[in-house]
Amino acid sequence: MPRLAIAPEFPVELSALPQPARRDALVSVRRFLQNTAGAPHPERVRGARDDRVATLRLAERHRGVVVRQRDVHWLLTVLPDAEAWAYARRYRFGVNPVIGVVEVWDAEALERVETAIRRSAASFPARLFADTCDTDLIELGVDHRFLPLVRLITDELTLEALEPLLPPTQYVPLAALARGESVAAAWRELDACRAVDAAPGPAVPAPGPAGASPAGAAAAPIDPDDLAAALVRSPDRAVFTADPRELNHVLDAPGWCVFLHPAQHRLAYRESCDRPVLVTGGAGTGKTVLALHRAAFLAARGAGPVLLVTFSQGLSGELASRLDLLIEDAVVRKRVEVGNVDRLAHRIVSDAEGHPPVLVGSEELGALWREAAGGRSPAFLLREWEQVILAQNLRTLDEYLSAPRPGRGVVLPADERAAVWAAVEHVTGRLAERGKRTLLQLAAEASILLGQSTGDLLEEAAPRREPYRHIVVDEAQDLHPVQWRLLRAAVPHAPDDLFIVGDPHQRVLDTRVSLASLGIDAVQQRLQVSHRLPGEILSWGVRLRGGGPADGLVAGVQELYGFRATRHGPHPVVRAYDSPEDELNGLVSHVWRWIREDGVPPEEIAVAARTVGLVREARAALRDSGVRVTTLHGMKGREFRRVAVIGVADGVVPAPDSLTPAEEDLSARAHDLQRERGLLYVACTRARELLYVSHSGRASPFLPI
Ligand SMILES: Nc1ncnc2c1ncn2[C@@H]1O[C@H](COP(=O)(O)OP(=O)(O)OP(=O)(O)O)[C@@H](O)[C@H]1O
Repeated sequence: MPRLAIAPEFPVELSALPQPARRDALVSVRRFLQNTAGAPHPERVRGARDDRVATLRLAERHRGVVVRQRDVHWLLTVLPDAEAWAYARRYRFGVNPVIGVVEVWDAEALERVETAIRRSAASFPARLFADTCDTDLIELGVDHRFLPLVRLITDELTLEALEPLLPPTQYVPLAALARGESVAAAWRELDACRAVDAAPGPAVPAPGPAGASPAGAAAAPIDPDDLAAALVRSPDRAVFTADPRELNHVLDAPGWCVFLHPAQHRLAYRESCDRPVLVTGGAGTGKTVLALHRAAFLAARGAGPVLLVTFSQGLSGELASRLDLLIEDAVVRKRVEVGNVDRLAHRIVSDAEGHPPVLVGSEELGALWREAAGGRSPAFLLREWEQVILAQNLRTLDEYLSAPRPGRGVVLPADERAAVWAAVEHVTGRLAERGKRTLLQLAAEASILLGQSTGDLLEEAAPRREPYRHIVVDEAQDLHPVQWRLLRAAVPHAPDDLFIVGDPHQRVLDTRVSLASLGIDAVQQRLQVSHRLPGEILSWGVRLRGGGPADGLVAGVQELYGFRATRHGPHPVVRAYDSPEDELNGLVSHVWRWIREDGVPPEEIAVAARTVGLVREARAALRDSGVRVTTLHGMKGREFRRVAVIGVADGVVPAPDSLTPAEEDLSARAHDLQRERGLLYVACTRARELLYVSHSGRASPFLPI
């Protein structure tokens, strides 16, 4: 029986085939897998650069391309005959000698550019890698057949031009050296391309149905001729399928369910982590996909219930549907509850009190703060309550008098603090009389109900009434300290208790908190490559986000340095209009052009604006179009092919009434500005393909020039 591994391109090419070729090809692949009558035979390709390459006749005038070694067949693609033969001749395949993953070389194109590189080397004496000896290059895994060409490269631009022709594991260390980094730093970049840890360790099951395990693969010495072992170490390039059911899953499920990028795989399928894990990464670096896989892995292990939490009810609905796609086994799926923290708090309090708690509305709460303000700003009092008093769980005036007030710019002397405390007591007292609570109060009560107050956080608590064995958190940057306390209380201190993903640069709420300060001593990891954004949107977005690094989640600040894309696309379009009417007309004509002329499905288009008024107008103007029109907040965690962000004008973004007046608290105002900038950045980084930004009048000060 052949062992069949499928490359990520194969399902995509198969689904693009016209019928009946698609159906026939599927039947042929099944027959091949099961070695039954009528199964296609591998046919050698004359002129192939790699003699392990063959084609399989899968349908009338269509062939699959495979790389064979003994019983292993790696099915790369399916194409019309002539294209399949051309493909088979074009590439050669290898194994990285240092980290043991498969490498695909565009050998034909490399042969073609070699002449140009030689010619340029003859006229320019400089050599990009003159300072690096052969031994170092070989230790960085540079292929010995490629080495002579590397020696001829004169500058960074030539290396960049070679990137699409090289396996990433060859390009990445060379690019690091070219940037002036040390050999050790270049080696670390190569090491980051491993899908499993280098240290010998327990078996790490692979995602997808086959569960082909790279157990010990990383620890074993690398055999550069062992293609099968290399495929097992390359979960982004190949997934083994053992039977037709598994084959169907690989062919039908979306790519992210089956093929994980090395960094995602390493983190999602690590057997066990003694400490909580925090993974940060820029927009589109695959954090949500990672969170889904980790939740699925923990559920499959079956040590106890898993909670997968995210920011909002809407996002948790989407996560739940994606988890349904990822976990096929209904019993395993049932072990994961998907929700948000507010719902968890609501349920815990509801269960304890025997009836659902009553929440206070924002208008009623606003009126209470105005009543209590006594000449102070109600917004200031609310922020002091949420960001200082509730955040630190201060329960008495004495505790408040001696508490630090991080992030608050105005010094409050003792008599002022006493006055603030009196106002807080007034509001909380009135709420208690009316039997009403805010969501944060609910979360605070739920964590107390779970039997753990904040003071215990650093202590090793015996498992008691905590409802979950594992908690996986997505969009972690916007959780409030009170919500973190609830999550901490909902899972016992044990290996694999908390797995957290987030991006401090995408924070849209005022919840600047480091996990360490909450007693969550997390191991930090980073994802660097955006799988959503083309380079043009990414670099524009990074300039927009600008304004310095972001703090929160991790102690200190996080830079966007190292955040990169793997593909190119059009530059973001920024349009200035003379009037709001013109701007709306411009939006309407763009969106209809995308739908009618470019054939983009409306559900793959989103329009976003800062104010509810603008959203309403855009919705009316685009009614019957089927595109999503929402606020900047509503874009969080989502993704579309094309995104239009409108009303990005001075006086609208940042929204003036969401900024603390400078005379009230300068530091709070600076944070408000960063939050508003983050909000625009989030909306602009939802576009996979094209970003359109417009304004009428003067542009928002956040827009890069
Ligand atoms: N292993 C994978 N295979 C295929 N596609 C992937 C993979 N990982 C991520 N993607 C795709 O990349 C895009 C971004 O992934 P994801 O939404 O997980 O990123 P994110 O870091 O959570 O983004 P953000 O923080 O901006 O919300 C999505 O289209 C996702 O399907």
